[in-house]
Amino acid sequence: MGAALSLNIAEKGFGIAVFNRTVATTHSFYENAGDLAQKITPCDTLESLVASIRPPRAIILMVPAGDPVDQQIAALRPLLDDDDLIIDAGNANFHDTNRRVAAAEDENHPFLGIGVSGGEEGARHGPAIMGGGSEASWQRVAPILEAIAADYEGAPCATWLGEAGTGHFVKTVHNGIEYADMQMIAEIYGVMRDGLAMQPAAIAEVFTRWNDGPLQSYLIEISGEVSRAVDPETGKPLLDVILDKAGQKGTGRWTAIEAQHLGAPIPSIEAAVAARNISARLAARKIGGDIYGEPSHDAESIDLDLLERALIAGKILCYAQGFDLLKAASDSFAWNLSLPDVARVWRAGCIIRSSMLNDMASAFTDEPDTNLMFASRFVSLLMENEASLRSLVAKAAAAALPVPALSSALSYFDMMRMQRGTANMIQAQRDFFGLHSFERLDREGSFHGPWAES
Ligand SMILES: NC(=O)C1=CN([C@@H]2O[C@H](COP(=O)(O)OP(=O)(O)OC[C@H]3O[C@@H](n4cnc5c(N)ncnc54)[C@H](OP(=O)(O)O)[C@@H]3O)[C@@H](O)[C@H]2O)C=CC1
Ligand SMILES: O=C(CO)[C@H](O)[C@H](O)COP(=O)(O)O
Repeated sequence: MGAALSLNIAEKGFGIAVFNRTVATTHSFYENAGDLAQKITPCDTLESLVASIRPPRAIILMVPAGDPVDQQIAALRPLLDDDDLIIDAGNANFHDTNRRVAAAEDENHPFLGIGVSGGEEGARHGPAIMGGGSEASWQRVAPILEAIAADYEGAPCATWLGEAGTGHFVKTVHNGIEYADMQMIAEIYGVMRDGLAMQPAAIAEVFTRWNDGPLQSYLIEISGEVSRAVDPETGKPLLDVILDKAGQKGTGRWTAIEAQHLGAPIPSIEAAVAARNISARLAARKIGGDIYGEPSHDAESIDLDLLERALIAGKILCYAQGFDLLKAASDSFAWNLSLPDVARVWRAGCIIRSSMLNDMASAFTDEPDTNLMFASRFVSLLMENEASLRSLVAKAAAAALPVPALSSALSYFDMMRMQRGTANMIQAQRDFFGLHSFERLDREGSFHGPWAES
């Protein structure tokens, strides 16, 4: 990511000095930079890196989150002038960024935490950049960040979103949504593969066709490409030789943890994290398969139109949850986060970019802070497609095809429009065993059931 971002910066005409702790990596990077090498100064030490940059400096860290960031800050700070700016552009936990910004500001040093999305290709040719820290520090580097960012119809996808860890929080939630979006696509793939006995090449055609419709997105596009790919070693479809065990570096889990702290319901994102965790339980899944056997997955009554519609509804509900979490965080931390700005910055460059995000930006502009499932632009889309989601979840359950993210999206939808829910039972139980009290429908106050008197 650091190499790709550096080439992007050089290509936009800015001079850049680069350092990597493995010196050979710096050298081979420079040797392979082609014409862009003219703009690049390779440095073997942090001291020479600092000496190569004209003050006031701006230095971007692109290393794994956690200790490596603190180690790099500790190594760099003594070499820098007071107003030199350090920018952490990795996927930091926003609590760490809050701490680092506070520590830097205590010593009158500027520090920014920015979320960068788009993978290596995005970093090289135009990522989405979610800025956090002081706005004055952002303005110092905004011309560079805007120049290297993706462009959506002339607007750069690089925006300052708020103080301290706001940018990294937004990037974390971006990744949480990414997990759920990917999981829903994987569930639909599973229905096509196991329920409809479709081969990867046929599945590829479906994703590619859907990419011309309401589901148009980078993730649907690459799902078509990976479904079409062939393993050069065996000649088999590549998907058929990949182990079904998902990796994860932590941002999905952080999203779920922060949502729990904030009391924000994001069941589809949580289901996606849980699904990755279950995927990693290979030995346990083997035991489960041995004991309970492989069920029949007959799902012939599911057609491709139903799948597309179900995915449209699931996607809207997953984004509704992610944006609702952002609003909860903004309210709780007094960030004054602009949801239209977040939707706009995600329209291009990032992994979750999609045509729907432009509509989401408009929806939040028209109806600020609403839940997306209540935004008039999305109400009609949900009404058109909700029945398909319901039908798919029911048919998938009957065919023993797990669709945890899609089914939790459906439950979210049903619960969010249920005017008489079932938590009265929870309240009665809580009062019964712990005298926690309950409120009544017919009058104000705090009450106990008759068991309290015995
Ligand atoms: N890959 C992706 O698609 C994306 C990644 N990110 C984030 O960007 C950051 C970098 O990711 P990525 O480029 O994929 O990771 P890589 O593992 O490819 O690169 C990590 C870099 O950090 C250096 N590094 C590792 N540990 C230390 C340390 N303790 N001190 C100093 N340098 C260290 C490595 O140096 P060396 O070469 O010597 O090992 C290497 O240059 C992460 O925070 C990641 O979450 C963000 C968006 C997308
Ligand atoms: O930030 C990213 C994309 O937006 C990185 O690719 C990140 O590594 C994805 O998360 P994970 O590795 O947990 O799947």
